[in-house]
Amino acid sequence: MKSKTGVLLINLGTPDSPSVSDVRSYLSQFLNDPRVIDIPWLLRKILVNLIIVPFRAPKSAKIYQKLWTANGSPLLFYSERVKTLLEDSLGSDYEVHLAMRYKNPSIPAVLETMRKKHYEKIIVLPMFPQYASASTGSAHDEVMRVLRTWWVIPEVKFISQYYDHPLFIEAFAERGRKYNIADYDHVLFSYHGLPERQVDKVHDDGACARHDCQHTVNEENQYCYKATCYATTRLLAAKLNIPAEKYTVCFQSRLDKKWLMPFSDEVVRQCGDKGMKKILVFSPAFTADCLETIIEIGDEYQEIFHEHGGQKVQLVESLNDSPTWIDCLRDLVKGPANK
Ligand SMILES: C=CC1=C(C)c2cc3[nH]c(cc4nc(cc5[nH]c(cc1n2)c(C)c5CCC(=O)O)C(CCC(=O)O)=C4C)c(C)c3C=C
Ligand SMILES: [Fe+2]
Ligand SMILES: [Fe+2]
Repeated sequence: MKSKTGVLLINLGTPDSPSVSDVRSYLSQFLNDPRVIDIPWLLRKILVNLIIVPFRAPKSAKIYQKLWTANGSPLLFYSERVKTLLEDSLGSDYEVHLAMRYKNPSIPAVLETMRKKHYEKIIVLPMFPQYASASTGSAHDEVMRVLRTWWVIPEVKFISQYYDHPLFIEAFAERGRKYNIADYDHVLFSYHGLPERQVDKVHDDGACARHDCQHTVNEENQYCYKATCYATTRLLAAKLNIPAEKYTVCFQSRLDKKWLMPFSDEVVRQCGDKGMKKILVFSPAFTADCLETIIEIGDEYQEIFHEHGGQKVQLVESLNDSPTWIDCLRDLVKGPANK
């Protein structure tokens, strides 16, 4: 008997609507995750529920209102498109489901639908190219929490990262080729930030700084987010012939000062202060455009650059529903090309 394989695509999640109450509920679920705010339980409850969420929710809701389109949140819209396109591309032996780590469609609800399908095998595929405990780790953790309650546990494959997959790199390079890179004074590769202690914890000696993560990926640091962000950048820069002196790797969306450096907003400021007029920004930790790309890079960094004498911050569109991105996901599910 030939049974189907169920593929579970997982993205980060987005509020149900841009209202303050829905944004509050989203932030509360997100920031109470011990893999996201990795501090002792009581401290996290106080910090998140009494300080961060009450202050942040009204401000974030205003930003989400700017982001929202007739199709809703871009992150959810593009993730749903990818689900449909990947299912078409995989053919009849596979069924693809989409869940969000926070809010909806939730991982428990989607897994319950999948349980009733009696798949022989489930492939869990988070839409994060570089592993971080706060993104991929958390998605896997939540899937395992639910699967633990099942009586029948089928074969399960967890895909943890693909920061160097040739089709992932090619899909981003294609996005970059829409722009004449020679027209830009500088190129930024701006990744979502992380607290330094979260990358420290990947290393056996608890200190990312003692390793050469900026330049090499090896067995010891292969799940260090900083190392894989730099590795993605090197591959993309090589593909697009961007010399080392023309680009900077930086980290955005920090919540405090002890996050990975350099900070993207400060690099944008420095580019303006140096007299640069046009900068091109890739954001290869995100596979779908979202608040962090459209608003933070497209609007907020544009404003900072302008205030510092610059003219244009050009965001390179994320992978969204790119055919090469779909080929990459198909390859991750099926194994190397045409298997
Ligand atoms: C690469 C993937 C992501 C990692 C790693 C990640 C870590 C991380 N994020 C926060 C705090 C926030 N992130 C927010 C939005 C957001 N984050 C990601 C991805 C990763 N986050 C995405 C795709 C988005 C956008 C979602 C959307 O709806 O478009 C937000 C909410 C927005 C805001 O209020 O600014 C917060 C907060 C932390 C603390 C963290 C790791 C410790
Ligand atoms: Fe985030
Ligand atoms: Fe590291």
